[in-house]
Amino acid sequence: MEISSILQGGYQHPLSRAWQSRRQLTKSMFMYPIFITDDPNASVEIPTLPGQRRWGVNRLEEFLGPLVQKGLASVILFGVPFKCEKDGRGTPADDPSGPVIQAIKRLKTLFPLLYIACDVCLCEYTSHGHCGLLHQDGTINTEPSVERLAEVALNYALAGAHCVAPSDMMDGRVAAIKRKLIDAGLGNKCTLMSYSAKFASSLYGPFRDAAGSAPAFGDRKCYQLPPAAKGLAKRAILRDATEGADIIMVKPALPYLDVIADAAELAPDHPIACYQVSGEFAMIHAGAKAGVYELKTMAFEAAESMVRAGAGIILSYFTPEFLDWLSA
Ligand SMILES: NCC(=O)CCC(=O)O
Ligand SMILES: [Zn+2]
Ligand SMILES: [Zn+2]
Repeated sequence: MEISSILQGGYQHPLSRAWQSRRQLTKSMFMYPIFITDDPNASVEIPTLPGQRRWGVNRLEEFLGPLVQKGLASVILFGVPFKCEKDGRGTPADDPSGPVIQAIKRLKTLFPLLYIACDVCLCEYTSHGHCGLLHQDGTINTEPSVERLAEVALNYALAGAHCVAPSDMMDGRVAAIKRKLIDAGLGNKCTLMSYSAKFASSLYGPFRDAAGSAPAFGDRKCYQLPPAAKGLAKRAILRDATEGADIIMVKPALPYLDVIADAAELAPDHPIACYQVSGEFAMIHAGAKAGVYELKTMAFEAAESMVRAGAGIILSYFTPEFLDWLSA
């Protein structure tokens, strides 16, 4: 047979290998999820999430200062309250003296250039641990849930968050949040990143440990997507884009690369984000520990696959490592 091309000519040299990627990983693609607790002096290890801690606001400078020095561009905040009184509507979520609002304000002063996103959900703050308000029978009561989520998002934006990211998966919350931001004059000051395709995954376990957000009864299968639901995911992506989402997110990432690719195709003019969730992170660590692969090589392979699928933003607990790896 006549040889018409030698593909291997394109990957003999490291540089010719680098040129094969359509987009290269950069530091600014990484958004670091951080856990803020209500003891202002806390720095407490999270056993299920290697290297991650719950931090108090007074410790944010020592925690993030060195990372900002290395090029950390953005963080997403999760509040982990222990001292507060949780109730049916998640009142502590936007308590002005609570950890998230305090952290936004502190970070804005400490690191004026750092992009601050806030996860918007109620599960860390409700007595029942669900992401919305419930009917008597324990099912989600959508309308007041959406209203409450929009109120929380607005209060984060008023405190100075650059981005609010609803992860609750209630129908209609993107439109409601966008409306609230616009009515308050913050439409051009705060980005709305929607967890558009958030699947009911087995990979959130370590996060629920870290954030104390496991539901007291039942599960979240009625408002998160079934893992095999490609059609629902596409509809949710289109719906959120239409409702005014500025960034579309897919979560988890690695088992849902096809959905990332769908999002890039359905919303070609939106930045696409993906969340490499706690279980993915823990799995990569566990595999490396068991000698299945080398940690750094696998972390690169996973992140590059996400970018290849179409993501431009990766929420990852590996962010601090990538700031080093991408400097070398
Ligand atoms: N809204 C955040 C989650 O539900 C979980 C993320 C993770 O497992 O890292
Ligand atoms: Zn939630
Ligand atoms: Zn969540």
